[in-house]
Amino acid sequence: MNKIEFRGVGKVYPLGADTMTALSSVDLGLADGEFVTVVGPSGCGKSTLLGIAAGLVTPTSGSVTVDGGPVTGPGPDRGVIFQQYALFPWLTVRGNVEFGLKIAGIGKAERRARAQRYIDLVGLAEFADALPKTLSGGMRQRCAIARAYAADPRVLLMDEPFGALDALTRVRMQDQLLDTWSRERRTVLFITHDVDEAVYLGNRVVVMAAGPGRVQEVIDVDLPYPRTEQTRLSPEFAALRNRVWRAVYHQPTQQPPHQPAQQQTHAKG
Ligand SMILES: Nc1ncnc2c1ncn2[C@@H]1O[C@H](COP(=O)(O)OP(=O)(O)OP(=O)(O)O)[C@@H](O)[C@H]1O
Repeated sequence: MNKIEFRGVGKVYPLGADTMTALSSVDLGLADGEFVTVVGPSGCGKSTLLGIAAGLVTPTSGSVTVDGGPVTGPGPDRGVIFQQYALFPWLTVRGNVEFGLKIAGIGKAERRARAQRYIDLVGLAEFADALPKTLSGGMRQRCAIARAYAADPRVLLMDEPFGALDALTRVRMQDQLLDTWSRERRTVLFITHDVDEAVYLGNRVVVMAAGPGRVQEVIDVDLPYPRTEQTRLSPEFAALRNRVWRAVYHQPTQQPPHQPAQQQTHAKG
């Protein structure tokens, strides 16, 4: 049985007097421990898909199950990480990481130990008593990730988590995420705009198309883990990146931003 299963999932939003089909009949299964990335043009329904798995958005058709049980709302089995860090500004790093555990009724000693483990894991030990406003964007996002991990969900749903970071921090965060994933093997659904990021992280890349939002193609990424800088520089990586790029931008309703118009003229001639 798949860990997460989308079956015929559709979402229609009301739009004034009209409607907008954000997702149409998505079928997708994630096996336990998989790292699946999702790319696609803006507005193809990526966030809607993740929101449905998180239980934050109700589908208008079809269903999503986790471990065979229908998703009817948010739950502790699924950790959600968004691009905005959403930390409590008045709590320290430790306070933020412990917060959910406290709400869940976990005793102080265990709470402290669990929080410390994940603060260490994301490399924030020296900053455990710091307030978010004193941290860089990358550190705040690592704090948000530690908080999600500490709650110990078997599923991580990540929506552009590194989208606001500078390039170098982003690469570091990707490596750290893969390192943790390879040790703990949670099931990850990871949304990104970045084709390189999608290929580097995922064992499969789901390419979505817009109008209406749907799964266009699912591409296996048969690059071995652990992935390193060598992976990024390898011809196999380049080939996969090109394949995903073509799948994203050669969609019928999309054109790559740089595609010269005369290419079509040449084709005709
Ligand atoms: N609450 C809403 N009400 C109406 N329309 C919505 C709502 N949320 C999303 N949409 C529309 O549904 C479509 C899919 O949105 P969604 O945010 O899921 O796409 P996306 O692929 O994540 O986009 P992006 O990459 O730009 O974040 C878009 O056209 C969007 O305008």
